[in-house]
Amino acid sequence: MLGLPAQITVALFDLDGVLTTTATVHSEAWRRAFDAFLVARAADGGAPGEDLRPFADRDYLDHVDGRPRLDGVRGFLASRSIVVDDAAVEAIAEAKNTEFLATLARDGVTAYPGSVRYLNAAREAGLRIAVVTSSKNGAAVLEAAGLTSFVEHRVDGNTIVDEQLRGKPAPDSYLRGAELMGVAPTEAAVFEDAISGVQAGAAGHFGYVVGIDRVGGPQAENMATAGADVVVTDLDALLSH
Ligand SMILES: O=P(O)(O)OC[C@H]1O[C@@H](O)[C@H](O)[C@@H](O)[C@@H]1O
Repeated sequence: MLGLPAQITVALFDLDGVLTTTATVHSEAWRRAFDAFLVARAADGGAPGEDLRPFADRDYLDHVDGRPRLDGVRGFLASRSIVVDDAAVEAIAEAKNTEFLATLARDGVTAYPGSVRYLNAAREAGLRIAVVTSSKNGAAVLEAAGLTSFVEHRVDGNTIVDEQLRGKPAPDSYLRGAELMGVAPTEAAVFEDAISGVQAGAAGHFGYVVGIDRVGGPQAENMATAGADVVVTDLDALLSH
């Protein structure tokens, strides 16, 4: 009824783009922060070989989506052959977070109705629920979406820093989630909208990896290649299985 193999007793949900519509809030905040940096860099003349074109949707999906904040900055800059010091990396990360928090304060957080239906069905069926997100804003986003009460344990961007875990696409944060829930990875399902997160689920040998394609185009195929067992466009598509 939940569309999962029989051995699955725990669901490990990514947050932004899986339970809430905040993936687009993140990507827009990143676009603003990176574009401000790129424009200033171009005005300063840049360095030979740097690619200072504006930040594009593809850049977000390939280098930032699903990864901890500082990994996102470093990954994108490296893809453009831009070398800066740690202070500059942190300044971009800080600018992005300011943008993100401003949008959150203005617009609040929306949960996907299909995800809320799935969470309710999961809870009724006795599936245990944790959230595994790279975001340091995970607790605030869950709370603003009214989803905190569904979640038994949360691994977030702060856990990743405090416990020195490797960020997605490494499996560490999901493995920590399974450990907190007291189950083997084979008994847990990973729910992800980012390629990096699907890769993390595959690398951790989880019992089932669900890709949620929120963007279209080649994303579903890329998720299957990255190791998703199934790809759906909304969580409640699993309920009819
Ligand atoms: O900057 P935060 O809130 O700590 O979030 C880090 C990352 O968290 C992930 O959940 C998002 O997919 C990324 O877009 C985001 O950059």
